Amino acid sequence: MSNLRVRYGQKVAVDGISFQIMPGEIYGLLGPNGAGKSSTIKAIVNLVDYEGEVDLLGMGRPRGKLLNEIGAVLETPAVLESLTVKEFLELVASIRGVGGDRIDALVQAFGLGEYLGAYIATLSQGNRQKVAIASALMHRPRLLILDEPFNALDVKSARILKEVVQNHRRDGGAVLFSTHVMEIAERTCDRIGILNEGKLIMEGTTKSILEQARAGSLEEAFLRAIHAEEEIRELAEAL
Ligand SMILES: Nc1ncnc2c1ncn2[C@@H]1O[C@H](COP(=O)(O)OP(=O)(O)OP(=O)(O)O)[C@@H](O)[C@H]1O
Repeated sequence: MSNLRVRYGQKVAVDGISFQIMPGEIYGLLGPNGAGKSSTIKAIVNLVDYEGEVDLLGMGRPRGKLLNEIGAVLETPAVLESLTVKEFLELVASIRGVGGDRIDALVQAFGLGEYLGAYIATLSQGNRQKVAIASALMHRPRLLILDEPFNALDVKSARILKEVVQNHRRDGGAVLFSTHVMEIAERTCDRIGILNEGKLIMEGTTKSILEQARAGSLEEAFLRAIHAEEEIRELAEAL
């Protein structure tokens, strides 16, 4: 994407950012609350109006059939509350043209077997997240876009998702995900972009980010990049 800008009325949520994700790469988008991560992701999947360029797989703006190349899990997972887990996954599979074997594998991987008959409206946040992830992975998309995917997941499912993401990279796919969890970003991402107040203020491999920020950990680099270190010390002292 180049010079991406997202506005909500007077509010500029994403302020002219540019970055590129290559096949076989995991790119992590980090940033404090309100930095513009979700707005960036929504622009990529064409859910908000934006200015600038988004070029997907060299075929331009993601719309129409090109959206089939993406598997996305958004901040508020797009699931149909009034269907059971089974009905929803079967619906997604039929739209995507994949068979029941794929549903079975995903249900097993994310431990959804016992919830197949449950209405999505009744699921816990973590199980709902698992259904959203399973539906995003259903058609083996070339680009995975995941907004805070690890948020509500239990340990086993988080590990499975990490492995899925790594296998996806191994097979030449690309992954963009946002996270607040520095440890996951540090371990998983090939490159990281740090967003603050809608601007991409730092970008590179974990190693180069640590060097740029002269930091010993990604957490330290992140806090230094957003100039929060001193403030945190003062706030903690005041408590
Ligand atoms: N629909 C909207 N209408 C008005 N302002 C919005 C809307 N959506 C987001 N914003 C504002 O845009 C800015 C960026 O929000 P965004 O959700 O993209 O940030 P984020 O980095 O994903 O934050 P978080 O980590 O809290 O999820 C924030 O100031 C937010 O309040």
